[in-house]
Amino acid sequence: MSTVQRIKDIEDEMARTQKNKNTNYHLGQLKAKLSKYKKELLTPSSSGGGGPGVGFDVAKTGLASVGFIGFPSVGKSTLMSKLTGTHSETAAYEFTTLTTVPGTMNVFGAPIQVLDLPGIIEGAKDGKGRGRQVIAVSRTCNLIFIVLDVLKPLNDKGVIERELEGFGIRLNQSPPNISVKKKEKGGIAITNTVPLTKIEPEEIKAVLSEYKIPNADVMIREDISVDQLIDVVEGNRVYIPCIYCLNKIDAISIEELDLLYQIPNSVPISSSQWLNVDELIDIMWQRLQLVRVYTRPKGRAPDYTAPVVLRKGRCTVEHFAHAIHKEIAKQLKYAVVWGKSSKHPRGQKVGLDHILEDEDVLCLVKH
Ligand SMILES: Nc1nc2c(ncn2[C@@H]2O[C@H](COP(=O)(O)OP(=O)(O)OP(=O)(O)O)[C@@H](O)[C@H]2O)c(=O)[nH]1
Ligand SMILES: [K+]
Ligand SMILES: [Mg+2]
Repeated sequence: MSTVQRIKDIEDEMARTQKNKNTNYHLGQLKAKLSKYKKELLTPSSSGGGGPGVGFDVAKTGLASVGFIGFPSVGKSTLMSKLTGTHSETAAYEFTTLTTVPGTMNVFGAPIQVLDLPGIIEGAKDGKGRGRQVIAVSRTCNLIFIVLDVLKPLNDKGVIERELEGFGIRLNQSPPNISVKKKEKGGIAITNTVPLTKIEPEEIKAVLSEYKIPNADVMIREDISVDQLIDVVEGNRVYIPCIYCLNKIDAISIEELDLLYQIPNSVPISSSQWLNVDELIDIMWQRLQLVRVYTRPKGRAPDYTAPVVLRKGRCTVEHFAHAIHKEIAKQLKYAVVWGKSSKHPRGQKVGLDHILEDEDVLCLVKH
């Protein structure tokens, strides 16, 4: 039996099975099996076309990268060309772009790599078109733009999300707050710090048993689903922020535009007419979680022309000092910070472990 057929059989069985106390274990098992077969499908083999799941060869440059995903002719290349000034062929026919076209965009002083990708179609993750390579590249990005054409049905959005999800990409989600510690004996011990409304203990046991984990301490700190548990057990998921770019708004009415605004994480734009692109850039900056810090030499005005750009989670005074020169942290007596992270408007004296925020101004004082 082919893997595709096995997946279909499991899906049929799940649809037939009513969820109740007696079937929880069985359903948990089925979900875990389904996830395993889907993974098999993604592992390159002689089946399915489109080549193995390796990405196009693109050298990563800049501080972060943004990948453009979408169906053909939604306007990915038009947007990328205008944002970066790099030429990427655009045309009215589908599949104009056939490989990854990298460009660099300067966002508030930070070089950001933008990757224009070929259009994908339904079934991409299973090897249709160049889908696998496209999705493999997007797995490595710090941010994904799903570009949608407002003139086309919005169920395209669901199709693309499922393609990415099937490849282990989780959009706009955080890693589930669960830990599964395997042990030698004692069976499955479940501890939860919040009530669980979406998963039963029997389902947890079934999933772990399916993954050959008979003994483990399971610590759950949020109201997770069975799928989230499987994500943790599988362990190869990537969690990437995503912005839905609703393109070609120049071609629709204001009333239609109002409806579109209700899609979470979306930004309506027109890439050809350059409408609302500034808002897109602002939101892009927020979602990249980068932190600009301006240097202020002692006794002088801050230099606002060239910020030191750090990543959230790696943005202490020490990280800042390292970004300038690796010796500086050793010579540092203290620093003075102005801005969001400062307790006082006139500046706060801080040490190496102080966490900086976007647009702070910093003065380093050496011994
Ligand atoms: N009305 C309108 N047309 C647009 C807009 N952006 C792009 N287009 C048109 O849409 C068509 C496709 O644009 P491309 O940029 O080639 O689209 P793509 O998504 O890169 O397409 P593939 O590379 O084939 O996947 C072209 O005819 C563009 O001129 C827009 O904002 N408004
Ligand atoms: K096109
Ligand atoms: Mg293109």
